[in-house]
Amino acid sequence: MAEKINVAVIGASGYTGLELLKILTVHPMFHITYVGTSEGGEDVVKMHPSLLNVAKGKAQKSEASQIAKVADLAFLALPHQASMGFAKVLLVHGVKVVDLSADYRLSQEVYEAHYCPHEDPENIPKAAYGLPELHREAIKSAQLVANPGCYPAASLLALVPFLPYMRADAPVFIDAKSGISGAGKKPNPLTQFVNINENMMAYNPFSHRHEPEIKEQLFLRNNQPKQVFFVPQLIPITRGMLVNAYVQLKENIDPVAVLEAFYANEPFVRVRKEPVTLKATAGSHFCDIFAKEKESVLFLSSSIDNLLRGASSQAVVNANIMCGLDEYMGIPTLSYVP
Ligand SMILES: NC(=O)C1=CN([C@@H]2O[C@H](COP(=O)(O)OP(=O)(O)OC[C@H]3O[C@@H](n4cnc5c(N)ncnc54)[C@H](OP(=O)(O)O)[C@@H]3O)[C@@H](O)[C@H]2O)C=CC1
Ligand SMILES: CC(=O)N[C@@H](CCC(=O)OP(=O)(O)O)C(=O)O
Repeated sequence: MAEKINVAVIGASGYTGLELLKILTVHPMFHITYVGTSEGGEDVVKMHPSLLNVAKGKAQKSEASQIAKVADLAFLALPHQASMGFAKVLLVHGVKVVDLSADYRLSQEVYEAHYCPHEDPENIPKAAYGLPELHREAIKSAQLVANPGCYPAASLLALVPFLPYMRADAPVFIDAKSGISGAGKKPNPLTQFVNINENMMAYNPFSHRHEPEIKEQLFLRNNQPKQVFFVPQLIPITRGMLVNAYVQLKENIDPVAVLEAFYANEPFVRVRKEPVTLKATAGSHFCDIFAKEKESVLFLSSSIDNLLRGASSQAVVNANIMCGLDEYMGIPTLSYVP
């Protein structure tokens, strides 16, 4: 049997960190050798009581040089800006990196316009954008993969197949809804129970940092600028993401046939004949897409689990590809239904 590949999970105390621990603990070929948090010293089970009798050991204070001694690949489940400090050092030591933050997803110019000054611009052009259905070949040979944002993952998988049919002068409107785990474990006024229970609201309309990520990826696909108007909303569920997009087409098309042809060899994109639901994908790596056309207007509806296809299972798929393993080894397929 082939030797296992040693991996590190940095930011293991967070929501996507927990999902990584869950997937990697039962993964046939990855072996967790380093669990990193900000301060270190926490018992993994104390940090995540759901892992009792499943995982053990203590977290360590995350230090790139120490990680490089024990891991061939590191998952960075860290806030943006924190990730780049780790990635920069790990790459010098020859460690493969899958970064779940936004630090390497965008060009330096767009990143700095929407986030903060970049401390590792040299590595930005070396990063592959981690959506294998669109960038598989680049991921295979990359040492650094920028995992997509959750909203962009769901949006791009629905929109990209239709780029050749879109009216060049018409904008794309994206209306997206996310479960509260999308905001990470740190409480904020928007995500407090009394605010979000039996409630929902838009936030950062037309100014969310995922709008430029979607725009840039659409542009890279066909070299044509596309106007994108993106409105995210918070809904009172723990996990799940529903993205509805409205697109003007050049002509009448059969959108289901377009999707079926585009994703014919992609087992983790399911083309649905009925509008998609959150529950059918929550707990799994699937992205479900529904499409309907009327009078050259296209309605797209896409559903993913924000913590899995939107973050951690996507990160493990990328790691599988980077390590030459079967792309879908150890990836969750069963949703939490009912
Ligand atoms: N939640 C989601 O649905 C998605 C998240 N992402 C991205 O994934 C990343 C992680 O998100 P998420 O898990 O939700 O966030 P959380 O806030 O839940 O977790 C982030 C973790 O990072 C740790 N951390 C922060 N700074 C450092 C540091 N300098 N060294 C080591 N650990 C550190 C914190 O640990 P400690 O407690 O030790 O301080 C915290 O537990 C973010 O970049 C996020 O944008 C991407 C797609 C979807
Ligand atoms: C519900 C919620 O708050 N969602 C987050 C996006 C999810 C995420 O973590 O995206 P990045 O990987 O780009 O940081 C937000 O709107 O900022």
